[in-house]
Amino acid sequence: MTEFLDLAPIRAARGEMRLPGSKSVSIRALLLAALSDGETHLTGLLDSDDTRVMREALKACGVSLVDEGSNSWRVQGALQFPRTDAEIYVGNSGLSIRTLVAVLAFMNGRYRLSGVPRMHERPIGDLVDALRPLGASISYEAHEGFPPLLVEPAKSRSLQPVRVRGDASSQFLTGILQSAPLLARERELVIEVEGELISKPYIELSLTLMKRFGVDVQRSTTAAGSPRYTIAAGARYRAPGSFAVEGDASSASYFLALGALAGGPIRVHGMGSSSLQGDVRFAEVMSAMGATVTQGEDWTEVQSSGLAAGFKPKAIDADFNHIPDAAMTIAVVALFADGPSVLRNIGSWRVKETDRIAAMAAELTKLGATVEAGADFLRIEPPKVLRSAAIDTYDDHRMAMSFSLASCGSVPVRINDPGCVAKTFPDYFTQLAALSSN
Ligand SMILES: O=C(O)C1=C[C@@H](OP(=O)(O)O)[C@@H](O)[C@H](O)C1
Ligand SMILES: C=C(OP(=O)(O)O)C(=O)O
Repeated sequence: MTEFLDLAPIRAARGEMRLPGSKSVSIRALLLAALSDGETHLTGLLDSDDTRVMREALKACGVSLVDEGSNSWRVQGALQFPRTDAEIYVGNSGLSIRTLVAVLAFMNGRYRLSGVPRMHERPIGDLVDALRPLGASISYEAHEGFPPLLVEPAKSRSLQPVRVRGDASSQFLTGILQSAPLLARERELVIEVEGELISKPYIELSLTLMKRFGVDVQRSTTAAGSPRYTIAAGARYRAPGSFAVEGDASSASYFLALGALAGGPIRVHGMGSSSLQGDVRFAEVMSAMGATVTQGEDWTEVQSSGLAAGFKPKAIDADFNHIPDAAMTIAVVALFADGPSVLRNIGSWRVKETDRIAAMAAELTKLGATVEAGADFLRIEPPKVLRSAAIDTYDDHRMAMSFSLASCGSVPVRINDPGCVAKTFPDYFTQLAALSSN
């Protein structure tokens, strides 16, 4: 693997591209199809490290997945996974481990889940704490609250309602919601969120996909005003026949930002006004920063006069809790803004692929920005003069993709370990080069 990639300054960028399938939708759809009554034909699936670990995990549990080529897979569902003893490797896919554990806890088997060293530093205790009162038998193999985990057959399944914290990650609630039909066989299941819930649009996505697979979750609010979800007794997933995965809205953010910085127009296909993912709202941020955004149901386009012709994005100060992944792209666009920008309420960055607040601050500083990093915010003052730098990417795909946009300034940028983009977007740099001119 190449150890670094040198990016020459991008002077202009224009054209159209088709987005890879959404990671969040692909991973959910694979698991829900595996739990459904019947066979699902999934099309447009993302083929990347994160989706591969979910596919391999399901195969290890005996689920039949047939590759039909061109990112289409045929999945034979089973309410009970055929294999009840498996060793599962989850790489660094937070969504995969958190949603698998909640399901495997009730499969009456013995499963071991482990990942890369960073995965063993990413919290999972709030999910385990929510599952244990339901009878789940989950133990920590190394450190309390973190993978690797050993899942053994559940004991009793009675305590209700399920209470789950969602202030470190929304994926814990997604995990419990998706596993709910396994628990609501005889009586309804009630799930309540304790405390604050972050990254809310991902819960909407989970509920929408569950509905597509036949499980309609009723929503209400607790006396304390927290979200409550009720799954009817006997609810079960039913294969929808075929299911098409939409393009990845987080991956789209790099190309929309490219259109804003390098002039465009850049049009991305696969993501538009009908998208289910929360990160579609990144386009609003490009518009607030002064770019021109147009959108159809399935495409989005961004243009501006371009940095080379004097375009300066407007600085922004806003809460980005609803788009934590695409917000990393905004941090790099902020390098070129007409004043300091503040990204607020992004504390979850600290427990993702790397400590993204620390990593972002360190690398923006190398390019000449003045950065203040708080517990849950970043303040970015653009450099007086942008400096060329070698950017470390911390095995974080979004560090590599976001910082590639720094080459829209007039200096070359080196991206160390560019291969880390394989987590969600293996051919990112090829696509970037195809639209850019130096
Ligand atoms: O549910 C999902 O698909 C995701 C939820 C988010 O995580 P948090 O809920 O931990 O913020 C996001 O960062 C991640 O990439 C995907
Ligand atoms: C945080 C991310 O992924 P995950 O939590 O699924 O590992 C991401 O893709 O940016």
